[in-house]
Amino acid sequence: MKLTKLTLHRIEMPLVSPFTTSFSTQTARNALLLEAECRVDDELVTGWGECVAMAEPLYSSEYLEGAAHVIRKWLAPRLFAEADVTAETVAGLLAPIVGHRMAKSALEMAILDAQLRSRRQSFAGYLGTARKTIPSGVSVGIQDSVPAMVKTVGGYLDEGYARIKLKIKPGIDLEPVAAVRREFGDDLLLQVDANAAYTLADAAHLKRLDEFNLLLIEQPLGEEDLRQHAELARIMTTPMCLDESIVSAQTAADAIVIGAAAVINIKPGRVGGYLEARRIHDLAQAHGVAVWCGGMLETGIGRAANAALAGLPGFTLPGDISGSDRFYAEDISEPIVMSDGEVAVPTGPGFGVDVLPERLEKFRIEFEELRG
Ligand SMILES: CSCC[C@@H](NC(=O)CCC(=O)O)C(=O)O
Ligand SMILES: [Mg+2]
Repeated sequence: MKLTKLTLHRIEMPLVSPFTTSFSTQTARNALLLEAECRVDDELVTGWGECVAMAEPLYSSEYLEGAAHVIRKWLAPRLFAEADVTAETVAGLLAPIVGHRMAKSALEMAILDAQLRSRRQSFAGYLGTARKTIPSGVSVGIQDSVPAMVKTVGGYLDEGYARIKLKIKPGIDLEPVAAVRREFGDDLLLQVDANAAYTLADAAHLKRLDEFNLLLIEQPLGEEDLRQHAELARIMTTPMCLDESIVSAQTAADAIVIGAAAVINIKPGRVGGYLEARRIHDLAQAHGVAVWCGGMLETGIGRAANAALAGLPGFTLPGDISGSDRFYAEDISEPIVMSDGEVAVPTGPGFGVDVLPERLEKFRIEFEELRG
């Protein structure tokens, strides 16, 4: 395919409720959508990609304006220069540019969507995803009080979510977890995510979470604390899960070998794309390590692509692929719907969802067109 035009759309979508983690409170999702127009023989086809970088570099070093800049100045020109670009060659073409995995992922995603649409192939078909639905978990932000947390969890369980993930941070951890366990019983699939808020000095405190029979504890320590996570994993009985630390198949292999990750949260944007995400899935499966699909408050585009990825056999734990309405009253596409704790794996060409022009108009702040 020949990339003929790349449009960067800056959008802002209000959240239905504030989302508080150990490092930020979000009330809106600022996102960067890429629209790639490609020529395949004499046909023009369009593919969409979503950059999951946040507006501020608080989850990782990438941030929205920086991603737009590196795409405009350093990444897109390398793809425009190619007479025949494919999803499978994007990562290699962009490899000389160091880092910027979320920006690279969005580009690969847009090329992949266009490529699949030109072949009238679904992403699930491309991956070989056999499942028709995947279990849908929900990430619950830090609430104003423990009773508010219990009420919020109850609401999501009433909606039918298959698994609850609680955000925690120092001072807001044992009490809400104990209250949720007490209220909803031992059978509730429950896990926690600290977003790197603790250090190894907190090991004795974190070990007290072992009494709550959690599925896993996600990224308690820093992104670069691989050895420290392995040390903490030897102290705790709760399975250690990494998110921010796993930026590639290579770091996944390192984490598995040193015992820092018994479980891996796979986020395609964080690791540079869906193809690298599949490689991490395959690697983890070869080591008997469970994976699940994380979330970055994606719009329907990323949510749909994640649902197909999460249908692969190694995704044995419910992911953070909630319905669109968990975050958005209106999505940029037809909403991804959670029903009875499951989300359907899209079957249409490409990622199987279309950006609705009226929604793009409504949420778009600005756009710019790049040509080769
Ligand atoms: C702004 S926080 C985004 C990263 C966070 N994501 C979630 O908690 C899930 C969000 C979602 O359901 O999309 C994580 O560390 O796993
Ligand atoms: Mg996380």
